[in-house]
Amino acid sequence: MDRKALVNQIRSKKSFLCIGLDTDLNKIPKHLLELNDPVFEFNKRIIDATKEFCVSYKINTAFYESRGVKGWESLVKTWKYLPKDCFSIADAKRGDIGNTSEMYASAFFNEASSQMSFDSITVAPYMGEDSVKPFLKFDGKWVILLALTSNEGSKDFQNLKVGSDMLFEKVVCKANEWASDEQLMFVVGATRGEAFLNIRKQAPTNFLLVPGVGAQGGSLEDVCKYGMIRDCGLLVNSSRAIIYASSGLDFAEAAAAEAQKVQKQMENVLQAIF
Ligand SMILES: O=c1ccn([C@@H]2O[C@H](COP(=O)(O)O)[C@@H](O)[C@H]2O)c(=O)[nH]1
Repeated sequence: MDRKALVNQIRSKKSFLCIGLDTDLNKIPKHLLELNDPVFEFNKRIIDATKEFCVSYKINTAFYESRGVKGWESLVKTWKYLPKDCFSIADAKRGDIGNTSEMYASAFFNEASSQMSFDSITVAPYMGEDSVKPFLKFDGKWVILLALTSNEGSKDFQNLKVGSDMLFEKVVCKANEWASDEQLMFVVGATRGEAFLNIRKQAPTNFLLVPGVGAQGGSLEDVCKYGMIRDCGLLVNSSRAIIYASSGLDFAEAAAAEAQKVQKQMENVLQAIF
């Protein structure tokens, strides 16, 4: 999906919500466990119930990879089930020497070889240009580079001063030399509200994928205040707060209600730009 199509989706759905399918067998409603592929059945019902309120789904591959072959099957089935008008994110956090990154890119972008072709993948930047470039060779696909993450440990390296900048600012600035804002996004945690001003200095036009609202307590208001640009430029992710809104028979309805609540807040903010 290109930037224009993504922005059109945001405009027409009045939402920049990305729902995270961090689907954990230990957390899904017990009655689903009797089914053949409980993870896929859960995802299917969550997607059906929430798709009108969001523009993107993010599949955190760790939750699938941890279950071996069965998990990979649930992953492929879920990718195939994603609505085609929603921007798909493989939250795989990859990156390695060039020829290995080529294989990772093929795993998530090349449908002929892996049966999946996500719109985007999250990539860790610290092995540098040759570890990121193989993902950028796929036309129309996006790299979402980790910049300033939402966890406590982000301070350990990302906030270190390098000359007059912080390391994450250097990462953003350098990466913007490798690709345009039609192919490159950055992850910035919602828990880092004040840092959006700095990020926007280095990445004035890039879309940002923002995890950390909901279960991690980040402020959607601050994210919008400091991070929103003319065509929105934000995909705000929430996973657990939406998909585990209820563990009962009403889990899909509860997820829809939660997603709609966030969408309504987003609709209010979007009035300022659309
Ligand atoms: O800095 C980061 C990068 C990625 N994530 C991922 O986003 C979701 C957040 O889930 P919640 O349940 O809404 O907290 C999850 O998949 C993380 O791995 C992040 O949180 N922070």
